Amino acid sequence: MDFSGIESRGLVLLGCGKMGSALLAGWLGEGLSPAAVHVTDPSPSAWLKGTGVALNGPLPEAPAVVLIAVKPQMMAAALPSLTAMGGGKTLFVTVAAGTTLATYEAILGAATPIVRAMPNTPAAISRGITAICGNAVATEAHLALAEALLTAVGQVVRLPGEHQMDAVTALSGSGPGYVFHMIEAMARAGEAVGLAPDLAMTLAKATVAGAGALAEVAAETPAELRQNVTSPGGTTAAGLAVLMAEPGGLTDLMTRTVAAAEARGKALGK
Ligand SMILES: NC(=O)C1=CN([C@@H]2O[C@H](COP(=O)(O)OP(=O)(O)OC[C@H]3O[C@@H](n4cnc5c(N)ncnc54)[C@H](O)[C@@H]3O)[C@@H](O)[C@H]2O)C=CC1
Ligand SMILES: O=C(O)[C@@H]1CCC=N1
Repeated sequence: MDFSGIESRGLVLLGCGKMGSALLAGWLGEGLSPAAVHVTDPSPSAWLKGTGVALNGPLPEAPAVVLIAVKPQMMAAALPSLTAMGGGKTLFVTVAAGTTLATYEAILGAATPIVRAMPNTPAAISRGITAICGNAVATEAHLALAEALLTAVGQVVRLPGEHQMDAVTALSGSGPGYVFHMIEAMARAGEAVGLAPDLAMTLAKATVAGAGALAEVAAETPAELRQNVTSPGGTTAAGLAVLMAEPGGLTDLMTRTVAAAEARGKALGK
């Protein structure tokens, strides 16, 4: 990415925990000068202190971009410090779950371009996927800038509207948590049939990682890949008869899981 526009005006990062750090690591890895980055975070990590960014100091008056990566519950306390940067010169990009574009507009002004983004933690190894949408004054150039910044940590997709953001959050934003729990569950199930804990975890992790990588590159659909594993009358068929039972199988459970996460996103937005 060409960071020259950002380097001349600066980038402000509000909150640099797990998600802010993943994004910052991606940009620095792509060549963004740490001197152009101004981070505000009351509890900076040792990693952040070692990056050479400007930390908890004065902020530029009109940076090119403000990236907001604080928890939604901290937004009301954190956002008013940036009100003076609202109005149009600075693009605001936020990764916070739930918090609506209208909430930001109420604090920053409706003339402020704001892009809501929902990344996920595989961003830490540049394998994330982020969905974005903009407010009414966000132009194609604003969306393209946000997309370029977020592409540093993986794929980016554009949403037809903000109404889909809680659903996306529930699927891909929270999704890594579901997959990590699946690894835990598979490892425990392996232990239950007699494997040592370390071996069960090694097998579970490699199986989920390998199957995910295969699903991403294969020409076949996930359903076809599943059928390829399943010999008639064999072991996979016996296992899938339990996992795919309806009702009560994984599809039912995942539907309820994603619905609960979506409902929580909507509640956070109120
Ligand atoms: N962790 C995840 O998987 C994802 C998180 N998100 C969103 O990213 C945002 C951040 O989440 P995480 O990075 O996981 O949380 P985190 O707790 O790791 O990071 C939040 C950071 O904000 C800092 N902070 C607290 N009050 C502040 C203030 N007043 N001003 C500036 N910084 C302040 C904290 O010290 C902390 O470093 C949340 O809004 C979350 O919804 C979005 C997608 C995925
Ligand atoms: O759990 C959360 O609220 C955040 C948003 C998506 C992933 N983590």
